[in-house]
Amino acid sequence: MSAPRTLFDKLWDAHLVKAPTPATPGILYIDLHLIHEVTSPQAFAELRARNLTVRCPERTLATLDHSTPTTPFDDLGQPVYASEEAAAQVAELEKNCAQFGIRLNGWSSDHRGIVHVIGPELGATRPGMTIVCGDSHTSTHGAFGALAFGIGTTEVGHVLATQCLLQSKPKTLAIHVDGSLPRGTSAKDLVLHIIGKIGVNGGTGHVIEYRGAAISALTMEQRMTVCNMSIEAGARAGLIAPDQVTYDYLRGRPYAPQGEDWDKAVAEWNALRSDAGASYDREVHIDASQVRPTVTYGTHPGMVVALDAAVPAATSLQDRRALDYMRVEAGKPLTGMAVDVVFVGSCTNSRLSDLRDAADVLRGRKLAERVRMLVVPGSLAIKREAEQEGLDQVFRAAGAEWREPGCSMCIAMNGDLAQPGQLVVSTSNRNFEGRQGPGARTVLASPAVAAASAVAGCITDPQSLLQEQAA
Ligand SMILES: CC(C)[C@H](C(=O)O)[C@@H](O)C(=O)O
Ligand code: SF4
Repeated sequence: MSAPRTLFDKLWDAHLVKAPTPATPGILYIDLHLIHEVTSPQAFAELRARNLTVRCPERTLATLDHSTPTTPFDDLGQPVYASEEAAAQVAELEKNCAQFGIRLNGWSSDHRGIVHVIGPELGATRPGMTIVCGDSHTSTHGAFGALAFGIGTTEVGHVLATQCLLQSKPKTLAIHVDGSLPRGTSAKDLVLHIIGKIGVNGGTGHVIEYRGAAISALTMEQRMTVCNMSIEAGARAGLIAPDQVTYDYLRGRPYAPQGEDWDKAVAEWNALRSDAGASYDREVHIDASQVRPTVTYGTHPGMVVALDAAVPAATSLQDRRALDYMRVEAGKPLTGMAVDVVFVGSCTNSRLSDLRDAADVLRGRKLAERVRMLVVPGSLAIKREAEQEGLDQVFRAAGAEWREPGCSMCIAMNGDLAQPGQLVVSTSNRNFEGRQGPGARTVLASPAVAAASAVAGCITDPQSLLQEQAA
């Protein structure tokens, strides 16, 4: 009998065209190559310069997300670009896709949206695949039991030309999340808690497999939130073994197999789990019952604190600098800190359930006077579903802006940015200095905490808002 293998081993072995040697990386076959307008132009330019074609256009899927404005269209129904560069980048991807025969979810598509939202939504992301994209949050797709990771622009060119990628074999890290998440906590709180425990380099060189009862209990949207932020713990990728939750999500989606092919696929996917006795390079145990509503207080996603706990004292020069930048005082909790802007969106938390979580807090309430709130759905499909449920009305009635899909304020694109010194409570994944605008300060949070903070005008636990009302 062959030795027990982890889920990662199975995915790796199944796609290895050539095994790595001590001197050379391995060659991996790539099942799905996602592309967007920011990291693809040079790769296509390289193809043209070398007179190469795209090896598998049918395994390549493009979308517009980073450079597309999320403001309303003009009177002629056209997008209003924030800059000529943004418009040119979009035009370039449109041209490249047309020339090389690649499917593009462009302006006229019903499935336009953030690349890590539309892949799963279309059923293009499926268990057992290798998926790459010139984008670090490609780890999101690992929630389906796919080996998915970000690559650089040069590699985008390699994959376009060959459908293969040079890769050295990463190590494996099992994160067992035992028990169950307490009421009032979310997948975002869980992943912030995990990064707080293992640190921003805790996953470096590893592919994380999230396991355990608390992970099995998550919906697909919640699993995506967790895998999305694997990269913020330094990991190469995040993985969750597929199960009935995965199949229920995928069934009937546009690119999912149909009929007999579906049954065959599910039978194959059922084998995609780590064998009993398989060994990982490292293992970490997390007790889900310890997770509380959690936010970041510093300038990287590992500087996290529970809302009801005090910000820890700085132990390094770097930490002190982060506290100064954030204007945060050690020894006190973050609750009560004044908020200027709230952003609900990004590939971490812009799916329907995230919008519902935010709307549940906002329903019948108004934003605090000085707070600006942007709600940016992850895709056009999500926008439409949310509108069907009347969520847009909840946001608008509260005083929030309801936008077109895109990356938006996650990365301060297209004029969606905060002013110097402003404090943003954001459902995105990165809180680096200036990420949401020069001098802007970012507190990463769940959609519920973000919405509660918008209502209170200061960082707030949604539970305290609800209790206030009950009292
Ligand atoms: C623009 C892109 C290269 C970048 C990434 O790789 O992650 C962006 O999506 C981000 O979130 O910072
Ligand atoms: S939403 Fe943010 S993190 Fe996600 S791909 Fe866009 S810019 Fe990157």
